[in-house]
Amino acid sequence: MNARLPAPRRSAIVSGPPAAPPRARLGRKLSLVLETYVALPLFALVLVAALWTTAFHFIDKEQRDARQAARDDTRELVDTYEAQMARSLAGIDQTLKLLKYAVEQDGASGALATLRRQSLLPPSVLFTVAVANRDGLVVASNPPARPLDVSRVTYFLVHRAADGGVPYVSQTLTDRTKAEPHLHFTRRINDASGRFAGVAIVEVDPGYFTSAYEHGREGERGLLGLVGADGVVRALRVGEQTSWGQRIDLARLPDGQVSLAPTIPDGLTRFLGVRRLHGYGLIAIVGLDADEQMAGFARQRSAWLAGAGIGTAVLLLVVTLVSAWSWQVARSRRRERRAQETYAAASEASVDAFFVLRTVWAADGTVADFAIEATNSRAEEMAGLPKEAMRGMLLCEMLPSYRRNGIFDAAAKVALEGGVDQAEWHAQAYPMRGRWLHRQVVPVEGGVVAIVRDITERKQAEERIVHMAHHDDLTGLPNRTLLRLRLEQNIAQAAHKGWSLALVFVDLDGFKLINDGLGHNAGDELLKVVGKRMRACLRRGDTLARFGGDEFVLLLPGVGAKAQSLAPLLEKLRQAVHAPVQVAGQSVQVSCSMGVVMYPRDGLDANTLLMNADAAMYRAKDGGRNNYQFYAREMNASGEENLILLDGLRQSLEATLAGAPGGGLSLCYQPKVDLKTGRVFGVEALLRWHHPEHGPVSPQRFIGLAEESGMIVELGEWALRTACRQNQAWRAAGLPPITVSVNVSPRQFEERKLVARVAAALRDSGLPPDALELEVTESLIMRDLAQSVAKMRDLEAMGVSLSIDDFGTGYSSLSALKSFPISRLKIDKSFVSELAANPDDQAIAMAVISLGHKLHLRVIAEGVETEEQCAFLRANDCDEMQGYLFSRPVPPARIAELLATAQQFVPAEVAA
Ligand SMILES: Nc1nc2c(ncn2[C@@H]2O[C@H](COP(=O)(O)O[C@H]3[C@@H](O)[C@H](n4cnc5c(=O)[nH]c(N)nc54)O[C@@H]3COP(=O)(O)O)[C@@H](O)[C@H]2O)c(=O)[nH]1
Repeated sequence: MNARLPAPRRSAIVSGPPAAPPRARLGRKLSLVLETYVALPLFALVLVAALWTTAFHFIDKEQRDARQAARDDTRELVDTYEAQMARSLAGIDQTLKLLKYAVEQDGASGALATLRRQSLLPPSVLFTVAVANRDGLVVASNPPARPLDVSRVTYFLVHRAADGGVPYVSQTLTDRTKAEPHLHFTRRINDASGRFAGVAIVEVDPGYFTSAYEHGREGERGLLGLVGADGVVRALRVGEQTSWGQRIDLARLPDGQVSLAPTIPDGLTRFLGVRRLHGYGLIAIVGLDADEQMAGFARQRSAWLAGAGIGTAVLLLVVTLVSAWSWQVARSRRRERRAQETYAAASEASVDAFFVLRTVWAADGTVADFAIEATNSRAEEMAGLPKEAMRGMLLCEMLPSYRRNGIFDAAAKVALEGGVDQAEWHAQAYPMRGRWLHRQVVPVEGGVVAIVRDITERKQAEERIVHMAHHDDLTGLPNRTLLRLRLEQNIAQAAHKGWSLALVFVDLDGFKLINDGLGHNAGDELLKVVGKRMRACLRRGDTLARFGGDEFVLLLPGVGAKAQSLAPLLEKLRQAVHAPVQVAGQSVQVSCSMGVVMYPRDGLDANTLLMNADAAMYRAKDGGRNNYQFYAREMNASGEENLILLDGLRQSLEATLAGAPGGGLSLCYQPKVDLKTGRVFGVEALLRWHHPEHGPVSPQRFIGLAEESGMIVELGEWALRTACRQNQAWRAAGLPPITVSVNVSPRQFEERKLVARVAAALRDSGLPPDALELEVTESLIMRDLAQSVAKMRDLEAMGVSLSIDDFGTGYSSLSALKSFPISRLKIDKSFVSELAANPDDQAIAMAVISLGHKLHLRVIAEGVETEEQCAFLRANDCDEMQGYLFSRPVPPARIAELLATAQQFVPAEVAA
């Protein structure tokens, strides 16, 4: 089979080495560390660390740069402020000096005018220029102001107290004279003699010293101001707010450096630059708000942090996703590996052979072959090759027969279309040749896996079971079930082709005697031998089945339509069965009765054919046995006939028992002659039945039916009672006393109450027990020897004598015979009939006579019809005779006549 691509997607090939050794497991653990889902997060951590290190590095650098820039700005601003203040203070001091000079020259009242004239007065908007005399009265002022006493003001007191030669700078304050804040720059005025003459005063708004504040440079929260050497703030501006009067610890102010520290007035951290204004006792301070100065850096830092954070987040996200994916992949790989290891271990321990086969594609997309990828130990045994040798081999090169027997095609179909192929086959290739194998082929990624199991034992067991279900245990021949199957098959075939077939029903004659007499083992042996012999007569296609018991059926297909053409075969079968058989150390002989039917003539289905063959077989039995009968339509009536006959017999028995006249049943009596005296010494009672419609019915027929139906028990009891009454009647009539023999059938004998019934018959008739003899057959006794002998002893104890009927046809052993409480042996008439001509029968008769005498028994021959027979028997010391030669069975009146006339059947000279 070649089919086209593409092959469907399938699960991964499950193959692999057995469980890994410890070193390999260690290596696997190490490689686990290198797995992406472990290594990648580690690498990511390093990256994140590097990223954040870099970010912090740059943040730190920029912070340092920003701080440095702020420091530089602060330094520059404070330098500038210092220069401005130095100029402003110098200007104020210049005014003080001019004023002092003018006062000293022109007196307090003209000083201001002089200065005004010379345009040396500062603008009055900014500065108030005044002069206080030595008494502390402000005597001149620009702009003019009402007289004011400053004699108690600090600067007045300071100057009056000493001439320091330096200006004095007051604290910023508000007072009675002026609600706005202001501060005073003052210088001592001396008179010509150098004594204190008053104070030159310049009053300044503190805002003047902070007017240099620029938002563009100092920002919104920058700081600019002057502090006195006493630590008290003279003027301080932050943003738009100007304040004064705060006290600060001068020791904590940086000395020439820019510091970063919390500052007044609000505690904000600022870069702070300080410059001492020499000569005035003032300190210029400039502060830049740290937050404002570092705002750019802060933004930069935020950008860095955001960048690093985003970078980290993105990295972590990517790493998480990749790691998760990698973990999934690794997990499924691990599972797969574990599955492989488990599979490998399991397959090694399995009784099945595993072949992992990779598909080898042809250029046209068909499956060209399969390459063996992996196998287990069992596969080695099955293939007869080591694993290493098989690995890589092409399947059809290793096993070319697979291309022909369909295995390759089935596997290719699985490889192409998926599904599962399962089948059993009888292996032809070494080393599994002759064994039954089962395969299961399943698709896997890249190929197929074939699992092969040796199912020979199971197959054999199944075959055994099938054989047992269809064959007879004992003979090994087909049984009833198989026969029916074959019959139905053959009928179907014959119907289809227009052929004929024959069915022969075979029943062994006399088998029961052997089986009962010699035991079941002997019976079994006989069946086996007979079965073999019949089988040997048949063709190959014929069937010989054991139908049950001693019944066999032959199925002969493909025969001619004419039944008579079977005659030679049937005769051959008859002879084969009739030939003597050695069983249980004895030579025994059976015959067979065969009924033959033809399909389609005698029936169209199995049931009809079997039924009709059975009917034909019974007809053969009725016809004297040891023969065959072809089926005729009218034979089927016999079943119904038997029922009708049986019904008639019952009615006759009931009528006879009821004493109705013409009941139909009667007894006739056949004389038995003593050869010594030539006279009748006894009679055998024989049943007769006159059917109201059909007339006389043969005892062979109705006694057999009565035996089968169980009616024989009642019938036999009637015969026994009638015979006893009759004999007693003869005696009562004064006739010479004789014995009467009554036949006892197997069912009668086995009946529990036999002895009681006999006793009752004797008692009721008044016949002495020694005038009654019961005739039983050998086979009847042998059915259950112990019980039979016990019953016979009971009868013997009662005084009733027993004789063995049909002696010679059964198989009593000598030892058993010795134990029988009998008085007479009766040679069967089948040996007597050919006595004159058949040396075998002569030998048997002589042997029976001799045996009987040795056992001290009387020997009687029955069926004596001719003088020759009589002469032979007499010559061989037979004691008694019975047969047509002397008399047929006759009515009781005739016996009475014979007894009355004392007829001598054997001439006196002959009789001893
Ligand atoms: N259980 C009972 N069985 C009975 C009884 N009555 C008869 N039988 C059995 O029936 C079988 C057939 O009997 P029958 O047809 O009566 O045949 C007997 C004789 O008529 C016949 N016989 C006698 N002499 C000759 C002879 O010279 N030639 C010849 N061809 N036949 C002859 O033999 C039969 C007696 O046989 P056996 O009993 O073995 O002595 C038969 O088996 C009877 O036993 C009954 O009441 N009960």
